[in-house]
Amino acid sequence: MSETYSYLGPSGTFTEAALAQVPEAQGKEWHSVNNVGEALDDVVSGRSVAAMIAIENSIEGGVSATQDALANIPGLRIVGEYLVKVQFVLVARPGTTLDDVRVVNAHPVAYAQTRKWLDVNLPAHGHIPSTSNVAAALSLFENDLADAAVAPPQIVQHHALEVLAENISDNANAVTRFVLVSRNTVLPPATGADKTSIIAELPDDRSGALLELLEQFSTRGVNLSLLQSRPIGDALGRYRFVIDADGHITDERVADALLGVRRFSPNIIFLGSYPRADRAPVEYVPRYDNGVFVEARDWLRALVSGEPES
Ligand SMILES: O=C(O)C(=O)Cc1ccccc1
Repeated sequence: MSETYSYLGPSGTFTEAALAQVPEAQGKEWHSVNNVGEALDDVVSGRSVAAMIAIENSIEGGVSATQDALANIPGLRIVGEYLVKVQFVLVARPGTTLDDVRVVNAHPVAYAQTRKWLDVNLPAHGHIPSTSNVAAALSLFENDLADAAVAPPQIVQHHALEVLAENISDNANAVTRFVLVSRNTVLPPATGADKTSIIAELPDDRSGALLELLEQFSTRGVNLSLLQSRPIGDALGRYRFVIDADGHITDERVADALLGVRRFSPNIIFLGSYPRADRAPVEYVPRYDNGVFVEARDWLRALVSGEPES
């Protein structure tokens, strides 16, 4: 079977740029899909070995469709993390001027990131959402519902569109974080610069439950880089928490923190341990070193087995 990788297309999206960073995906078949659900379906059904999906934007925050899909579809694992700088231009069919623009087609996350520019420069515009940044631009050839589209700058190299305005992002440093998701698989080995992602629910009707969840990490010296609540969906006021912790599940302090969460949470999903995109080594204080946990465990085992205390 040839290895296929799924990504949000069509060709030219930021998601494709993220997949281009994956060495093992080069020279393999890439399957363009219309949304995160389709991408993950490909992985679950075995059609693809992995899918690249956007999980967080530095301006818009977590991509809720992705976080909810990862919480609801069992057996998925994040195996890698990739960052892509995102910039946008406003494009239109040739001959259009900014004054002609009444309706703008844009992916919702792209729209949220260009909202200030659009409100200042096109105060009366309407918005049609698209499935991706490239789909927004291509819609201009398919129908005349929109007069312009928010798209990646490279779009004009491949399609006969005109740029009406450049650099329309509200924040020039916007970055999107993508993850490569695969089926339950062998863990990527620890590199010293890893991240562990979980989703955990809190026990009901317990004051301080969120604090207790966070304590599992703080008392083992594990730093968190993401904590986001998402509604579970079965009743108002019930949330699950998406957590990224510094370190790998084979690091003793991370393993111990996960055991703590497992004992306490009615539902914990392990999403994976994988190398950080920035390859920055995880920092922690020496009292949480692997050896400290191992020594304490050996001490306990010795006590239980009746060996003399060392
Ligand atoms: O990958 C793309 O180009 C997308 O359409 C998804 C997206 C939207 C906004 C910022 C980054 C990725």
